[in-house]
Amino acid sequence: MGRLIKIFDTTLRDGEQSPGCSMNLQEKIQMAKQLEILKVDVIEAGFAIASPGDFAAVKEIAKSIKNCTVASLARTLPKDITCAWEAIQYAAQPRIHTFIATSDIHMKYKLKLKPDEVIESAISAVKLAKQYCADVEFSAEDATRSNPAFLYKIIKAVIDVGATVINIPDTVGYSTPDEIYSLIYGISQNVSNIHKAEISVHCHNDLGLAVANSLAAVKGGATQIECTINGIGERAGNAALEEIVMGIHTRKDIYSVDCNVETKQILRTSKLLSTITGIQVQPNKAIVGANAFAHESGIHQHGVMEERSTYEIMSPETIGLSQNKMVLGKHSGRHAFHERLKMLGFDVSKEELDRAFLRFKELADKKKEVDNRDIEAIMTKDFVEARKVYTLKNFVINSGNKMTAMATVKLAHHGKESEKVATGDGPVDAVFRAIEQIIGKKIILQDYSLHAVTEGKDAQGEAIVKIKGDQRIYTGRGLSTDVIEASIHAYVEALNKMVDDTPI
Ligand SMILES: CC(=O)SCCNC(=O)CCNC(=O)[C@H](O)C(C)(C)COP(=O)(O)OP(=O)(O)OC[C@H]1O[C@@H](n2cnc3c(N)ncnc32)[C@H](O)[C@@H]1OP(=O)(O)O
Ligand SMILES: CC(C)C(=O)C(=O)O
Repeated sequence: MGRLIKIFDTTLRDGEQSPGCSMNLQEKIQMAKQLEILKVDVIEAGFAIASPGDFAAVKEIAKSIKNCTVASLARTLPKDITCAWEAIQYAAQPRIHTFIATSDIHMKYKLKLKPDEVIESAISAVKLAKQYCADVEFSAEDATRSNPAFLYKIIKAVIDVGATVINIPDTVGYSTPDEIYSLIYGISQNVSNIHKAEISVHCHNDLGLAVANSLAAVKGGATQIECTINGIGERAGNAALEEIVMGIHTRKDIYSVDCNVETKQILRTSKLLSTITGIQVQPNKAIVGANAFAHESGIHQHGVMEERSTYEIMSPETIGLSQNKMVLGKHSGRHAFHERLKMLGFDVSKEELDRAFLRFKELADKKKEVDNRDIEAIMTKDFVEARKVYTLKNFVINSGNKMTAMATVKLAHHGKESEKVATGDGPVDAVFRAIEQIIGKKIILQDYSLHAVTEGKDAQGEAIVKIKGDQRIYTGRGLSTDVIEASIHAYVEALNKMVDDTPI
């Protein structure tokens, strides 16, 4: 087991600061309980003085969480610290988290305080917090844009009065991995009493470096990482908990550290947050995105089917996903298609596989994702197909709400092609009439139906046509993402059966 890194989750505080991510009391409690199941070390439940709602949420979470430290944020103002304590005093392991900005730009323009006044304010805040609570975290807001010598000074001062955790925030996501590594390492070497406190990092993602910076800080000596589920947070968000935890887990060879998080709860926690906030993660989001364990390309699918580690660096089960996903689409190959057929119970010969694969590729060219229902439809159609006496060459439709529908259809028949134009009561009627003219015979349409095989704009339509022959009814089935094309295929198939006299 390597050095233990504590995971400080701030989904309910900094995460909630993202526009659109506000949660009500019940939702916060539900989320906090899930974070406890996930086994984070610290839950920052809110900023108690921010509002009566925030105060109530911090208080209720403090009361209901038993196995994690529960923290409330507080400015260095006495009223904030007292309020934070009033909310978290019920926690099994309470922590007051106080902060003040240390960069020249924040001190001058925002706080309008001299550096010495900032140090004084920080010392008084930690002293007051210590009167309430043994565990006091101090954050030097905008630390990565602060003068390191000033940082060393304020850190030493707050540890002297009892701060137990020193947090180094990259408040505006400005740092880079090399830089934050040096900053943390510098603190560990230049603050004489640093051994009395833990070093923490809190990285924002403005340059997309929050996770990389957090991991670099661990290399530099940090033992606590502040992060949020799905990386939610101010502006571009905070470091994503799931990426940090799986980074540590997957690259033990580099980081040689461990954390207490129950990785199998990662996906459930991510989904709960999305459900509560209504904000879904993008499909290509690392670890928890819908595509994070999905493979569409034939070469990858084949590799994964032979040996998962060819294209997967983590197993889906580790994050609580039952299995990876083989998406069948236009980039998929025969191996994955055959595997899916077997899974669906189709035992096919080489020829049948070749034929079905051809049809699958035709469909995949038109449709983004071919799912099991599409395949069932392809296979059902494939095995009941009649001899192709007539085949569709092409068709054109001219239709609208203020005109009579007109169709031009061209069919091939015994090596010859014939084309007819017909009008009808709608485009389907017009194509059926054109076909009737081509074969030169009156066809009695017994039934016609159309339904979508799958959902979405690019769903396949399945048309079923029943026509009446002299003795029997002949059924044809047509599939296409174009419903008129599906209808023609169904009609022509029924015709072929009639000509072939293959009853269904
Ligand atoms: C980097 C971070 O994420 S910090 C946390 C940010 N989160 C939030 O701000 C969310 C919750 N915030 C709030 O609800 C409100 O801002 C409150 C309740 C905290 C304060 O509200 P208001 O009293 O109306 O002040 P307002 O937000 O407009 O301005 C902030 C004040 O705090 C001061 N301040 C800012 N940081 C600190 C600090 N760490 N310590 C002491 N004072 C601070 C500012 O100088 C300003 O003071 P002023 O009112 O004397 O000019
Ligand atoms: C208050 C601190 C920890 C913070 O959220 C930040 O600097 O981003």
